[in-house]
Amino acid sequence: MENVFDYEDIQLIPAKCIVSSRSECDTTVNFGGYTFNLPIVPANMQTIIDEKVALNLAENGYFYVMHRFNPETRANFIRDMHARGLIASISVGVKEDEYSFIRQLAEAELIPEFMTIDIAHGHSDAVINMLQYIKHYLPDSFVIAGNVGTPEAVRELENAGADATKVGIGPGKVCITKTKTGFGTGGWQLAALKWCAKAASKPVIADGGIRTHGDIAKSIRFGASMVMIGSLFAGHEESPGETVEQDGKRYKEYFGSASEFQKGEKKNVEGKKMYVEHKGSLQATLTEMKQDLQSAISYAGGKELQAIRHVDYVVVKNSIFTGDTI
Ligand SMILES: NC(=O)C1=CN([C@@H]2O[C@H](COP(=O)(O)OP(=O)(O)OC[C@H]3O[C@@H](n4cnc5c(N)ncnc54)[C@H](OP(=O)(O)O)[C@@H]3O)[C@@H](O)[C@H]2O)C=CC1
Ligand SMILES: Nc1nc2c(ncn2[C@@H]2O[C@H](COP(=O)(O)O)[C@@H](O)[C@H]2O)c(=O)[nH]1
Repeated sequence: MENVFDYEDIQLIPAKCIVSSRSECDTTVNFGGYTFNLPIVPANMQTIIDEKVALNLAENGYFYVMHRFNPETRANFIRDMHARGLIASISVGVKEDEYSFIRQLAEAELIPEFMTIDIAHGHSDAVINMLQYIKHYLPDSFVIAGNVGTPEAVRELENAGADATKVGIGPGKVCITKTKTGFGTGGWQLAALKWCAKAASKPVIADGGIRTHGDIAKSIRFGASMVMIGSLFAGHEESPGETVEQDGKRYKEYFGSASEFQKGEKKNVEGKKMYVEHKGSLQATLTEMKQDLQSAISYAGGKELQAIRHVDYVVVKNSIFTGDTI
């Protein structure tokens, strides 16, 4: 593949401003038949989201994807969200038990509005079979399938019924797939997104590798409809990860879904654990993300998110952080 680059290698080029205040810029996005405040979704990981965070996000108009690591709680989670008049958005895997879970949901007429098939290597018959099964039993659920890193995978999953695909194999902050296996989109995630989005006929979610708020705008530029983020959401008061204190400073744990901590065993480990600085409330970060995205829209010369899609860009290989600290 030619022209390989990642987030830090790209700068977007400003176009003439058409608003008199950044507050005029609209960051909302239509996704899966719903309108959300931001094109951003916290990662479906155990140290990023739990029922409380999901409820908070849904009540306040943000998209969310609940993780799948307490499988037995999912049916009640859907019931509870629906009882509150909120959307239910859950994750599933591809193992045998998941098939009976899907059947049970259909029998109980518990239809989640969104379902994410969440496995490491999404370009597989395992995902295609699960997709087709969900589409047969729960045809009204919007199904996100992943993760993938190639246009072929995007096309194949879309053809199998995916309503959206999730792109990103190995760019995550707690990911060790790239070093353990030699594979993935780590180091060129933005170029992989561009490549995949070009092939897509349905929405694409950029997943992993977001280190700054500007990376969200860059993801939109290169074709993402939604951006999944882990590490930037890990350090909040509400984050489910454990809080630890060292030298008077507070930190929160953040671990990979394929880490030993998640799996409870050292088998096919492709994730690690780290601690991130405590950074206050989730709402404060969402508000700052919104303001930064409004600013990005104004630099793009528009009033809506879509304006970012059309801006020019330059490749400034690995140089934009020279002298900067994030
Ligand atoms: N986005 C990313 O870069 C990555 C994300 N993850 C996250 O980690 C979690 C666990 O992922 P995962 O291990 O897939 O889920 P599971 O442990 O639920 O495994 C899903 C199924 O797929 C099989 N499987 C997993 N990886 C492969 C592979 N490379 N080739 C063939 N079969 C495979 C597993 O079998 P078996 O275990 O016997 O092989 C199992 O049957 C997920 O939440 C996932 O999103 C993990 C790695 C990379
Ligand atoms: N290779 C692995 N990737 C993982 C693991 N757990 C989660 N993930 C992926 O990372 C993103 C979040 O990335 P970030 O850069 O925003 O922190 C998440 O959505 C998953 O796709 C893992 O154990 N191994």
